[in-house]
Amino acid sequence: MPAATYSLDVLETGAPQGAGARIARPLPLPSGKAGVPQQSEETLALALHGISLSFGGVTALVDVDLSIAAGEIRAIIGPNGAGKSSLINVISGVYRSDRGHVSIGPDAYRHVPTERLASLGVARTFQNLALFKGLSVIDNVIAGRAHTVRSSFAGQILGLGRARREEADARERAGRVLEFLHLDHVGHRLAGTLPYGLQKRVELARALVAEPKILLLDEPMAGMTAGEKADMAEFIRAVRDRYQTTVILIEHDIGVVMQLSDRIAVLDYGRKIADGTPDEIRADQRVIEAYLGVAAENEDGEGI
Ligand SMILES: Nc1ncnc2c1ncn2[C@@H]1O[C@H](COP(=O)(O)OP(=O)(O)OP(=O)(O)O)[C@@H](O)[C@H]1O
Repeated sequence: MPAATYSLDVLETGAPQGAGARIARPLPLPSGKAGVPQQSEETLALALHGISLSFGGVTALVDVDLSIAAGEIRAIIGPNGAGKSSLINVISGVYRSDRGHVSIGPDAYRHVPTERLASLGVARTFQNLALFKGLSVIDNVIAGRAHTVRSSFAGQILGLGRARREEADARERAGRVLEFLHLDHVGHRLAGTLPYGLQKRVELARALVAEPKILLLDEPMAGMTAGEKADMAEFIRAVRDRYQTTVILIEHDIGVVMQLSDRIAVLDYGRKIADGTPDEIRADQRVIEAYLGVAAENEDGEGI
């Protein structure tokens, strides 16, 4: 059977694996340097330029370029070990690439300053749940406002004026986000007592309360039931529609990705092999080969 008759809609890759953590020092470039292309840069929320990354002898990313328009839902897909998590970790400054740079809005970075990520308008969720399980849902979400706190530590302990106002403001915003994501009825539950699907949604709430321009979602539907995935997809779309947030997500469930994304970039062995609309990706021979590991055949049955 020719490889082109396979459908990507039905494919799912295996379980994710952790990416480890190699924290590097920040090295921001001044805006407009490093040969950043100037054309149409204003309309881009984020761009990667020639990103390469390796770990010792292991190549994770090779010369990856990526342009993501403001307000778009962009999925990054690829087989296990293709480099998806590495890419998100370069975007969020957890990893420093060996080559290339990242543009966030008009500013270019050799290494994205991860400690300033929230103030750059970027929020992320993680492959594995990273909630404070012993805290209430609302307190977990309030933690997503930490970067906005200006009051002193002593002020917070003593509940002084500014600290009190900041706390009330964060609580109100968290309450609005919980309502938006249909989580208000569990706001006072301990996060660790919620079903897994709801905990993933609380993570989304915590990212969203930071009011990011760019939301990085690392496998937001991992481990969910089909119903929970459908709900999460609806919420992600609603976030984009309501807040005009640019969403970049890694997801293994290709069916969900095809439904949800405006565009999809495909990685294989660290290289970007395709980048297009769901229909373009569905019909792309290289993508089909990457997922199925089969050699394409021409009409004569010869390898191409
Ligand atoms: N911290 C690390 N140390 C060493 N090698 C790493 C590290 N992180 C990633 N790699 C390697 O880089 C390559 C890309 O891994 P990465 O986790 O980015 O792929 P992925 O597409 O996210 O995979 P998966 O779908 O399985 O999560 C793999 O060969 C992986 O083993």
